[in-house]
Amino acid sequence: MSRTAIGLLGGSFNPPHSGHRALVRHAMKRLHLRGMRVLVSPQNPLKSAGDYAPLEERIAATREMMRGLPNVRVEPEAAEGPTFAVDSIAKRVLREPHTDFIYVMGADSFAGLHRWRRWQALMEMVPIAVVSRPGFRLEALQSPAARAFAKAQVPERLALTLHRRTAPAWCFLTGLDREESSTAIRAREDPSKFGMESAT
Ligand SMILES: Nc1ncnc2c1ncn2[C@@H]1O[C@H](COP(=O)(O)OP(=O)(O)OP(=O)(O)O)[C@@H](O)[C@H]1O
Ligand SMILES: O=C(O)c1ccc[n+]([C@@H]2O[C@H](COP(=O)([O-])O)[C@@H](O)[C@H]2O)c1
Repeated sequence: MSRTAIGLLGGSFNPPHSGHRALVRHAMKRLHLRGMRVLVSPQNPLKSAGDYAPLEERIAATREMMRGLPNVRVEPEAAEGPTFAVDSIAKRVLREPHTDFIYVMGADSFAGLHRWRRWQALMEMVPIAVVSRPGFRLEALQSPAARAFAKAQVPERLALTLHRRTAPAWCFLTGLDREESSTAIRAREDPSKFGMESAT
């Protein structure tokens, strides 16, 4: 079977972890993607700027984390932040009108999608693959975005048809069960920032 679309995965990658690598591999396999662009955001508009490592450092670390994965490209989502997905995805879709794209995100991101700028327009722009993450299945499947676009949900058994659907179309992909998170890594690296200092 021929390969389908190019996946777009946005993120802070602050820092990247093996859960991100597993997410890319899972989405590529389940959607039969011919490539993945990993878009490193200078700044998530909903997160505090204070906690961020420099963009170039995060890009280099994300490239290292994705090393050896064929057809995976890591690039800045934009030169500077904050990045709004509706803009950064539109830019890529307009630049390559003949490419099928699928926007990929973890279940936690989909659960909060209704807080993103013009999120309905984003859902109407490209098909979206939502990938399972421990603790976020119900939150994602009962989220405002899931409810608003209930009719656009594609059953998981038809995931391979997602790329040729007209948006809005989204599909929940099960089977990834990775606990890693950047927050947990930052907390281990610098517990003082997270109120976890020992009293002694
Ligand atoms: N363990 C994981 N399982 C599934 N999806 C994940 C996982 N970790 C990150 N993602 C997804 O990857 C994308 C980028 O995630 P991000 O860089 O914010 O990592 P994070 O671990 O969620 O970071 P933080 O803890 O700082 O919020 C998001 O769509 C997120 O949902
Ligand atoms: O468009 C928005 O309003 C918006 C709000 C929060 C996050 N995002 C996107 O989500 C990605 C960063 O999310 P995160 O969870 O990895 O920090 C990045 O690619 C942003 O474009 C986008």
